Amino acid sequence: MKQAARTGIIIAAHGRHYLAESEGARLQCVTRGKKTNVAVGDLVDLTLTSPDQAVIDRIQERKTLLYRSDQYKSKLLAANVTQLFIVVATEPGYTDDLVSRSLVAAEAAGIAASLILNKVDVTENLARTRQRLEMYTAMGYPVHEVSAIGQLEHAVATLAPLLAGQSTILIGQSGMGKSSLINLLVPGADIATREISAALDTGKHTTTFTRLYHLAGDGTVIDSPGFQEFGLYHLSEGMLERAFRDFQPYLGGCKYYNCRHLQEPQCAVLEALREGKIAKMRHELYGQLLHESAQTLY
Ligand SMILES: Nc1nc2c(ncn2[C@@H]2O[C@H](COP(=O)(O)OP(=O)(O)OP(=O)(O)O)[C@@H](O)[C@H]2O)c(=O)[nH]1
Ligand SMILES: [Zn+2]
Repeated sequence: MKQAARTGIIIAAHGRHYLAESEGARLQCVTRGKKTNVAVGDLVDLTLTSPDQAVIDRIQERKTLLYRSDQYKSKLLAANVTQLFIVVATEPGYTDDLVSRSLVAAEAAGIAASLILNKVDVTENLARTRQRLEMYTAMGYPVHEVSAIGQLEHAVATLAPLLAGQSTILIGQSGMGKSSLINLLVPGADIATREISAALDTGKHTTTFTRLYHLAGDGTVIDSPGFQEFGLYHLSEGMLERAFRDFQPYLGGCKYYNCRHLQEPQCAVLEALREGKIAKMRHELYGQLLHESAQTLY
């Protein structure tokens, strides 16, 4: 039998099992060897092994790659996305640590980032949450307010234009309403998810894998499982300081060209911190990330 070569896009990943879309068909895919370096959103060269199965021969060059990492391993979140939406909510509470880590990852990967404040119909914490989010608005990150349950049309009218023509990944802590938003934006997403889940043989764990949906117009949306931690072990010191958007106006203003902005004299970043132009939480996170990257594995 002559094997057919073709290209596809990875629409779901679960462990070493991948699902690709190619020429209108869904194909269960495996990698050659033990490779697990394929991400949702990857464009891949495939060899068909049966009408609905294929082997991934090659990953095409990526425009972007968003990932987390610790000293042991990397976790690829998505390839070729143009923007990141971080979903937060009035309740349950979100942590600035995870939001900021996500923003740093996006900056380092050259991906635009915005925040989506969901559940604005829950008015109890609304004022306080808005106040907390001002930190990000001040850095230039857009914050869009929606309610996936209370104001469906408004939510779609707000988000659909932002998604058009883009490849967007939604991330957020569990319970922020990410799935509710996806279901609003992608009619039939829950059915598609069940089909993908069946194809990947993940049983009932429908929310434990990353998947890509096509939007009605031009554009794709990637939904990823909620997460508790976001390691950025892969970022070097130089990458880290540049990935803090609020540091950028001050970089180059320090006395020492190799300033690490931790305790050096005449450090422009520390000066901005003292003046309240950089939030204490952000500088602490920067120090923590430097510390984490310095952990070497023996
Ligand atoms: N009041 C209110 N509740 C919402 C809204 N959006 C989602 N919820 C509720 O919040 C809970 C969590 O929503 P999900 O969409 O499952 O959240 P998720 O972020 O996908 O959570 P995981 O699946 O755990 O990752 C559900 O009970 C939703 O009904 C909203 O705009 N307002
Ligand atoms: Zn400095």
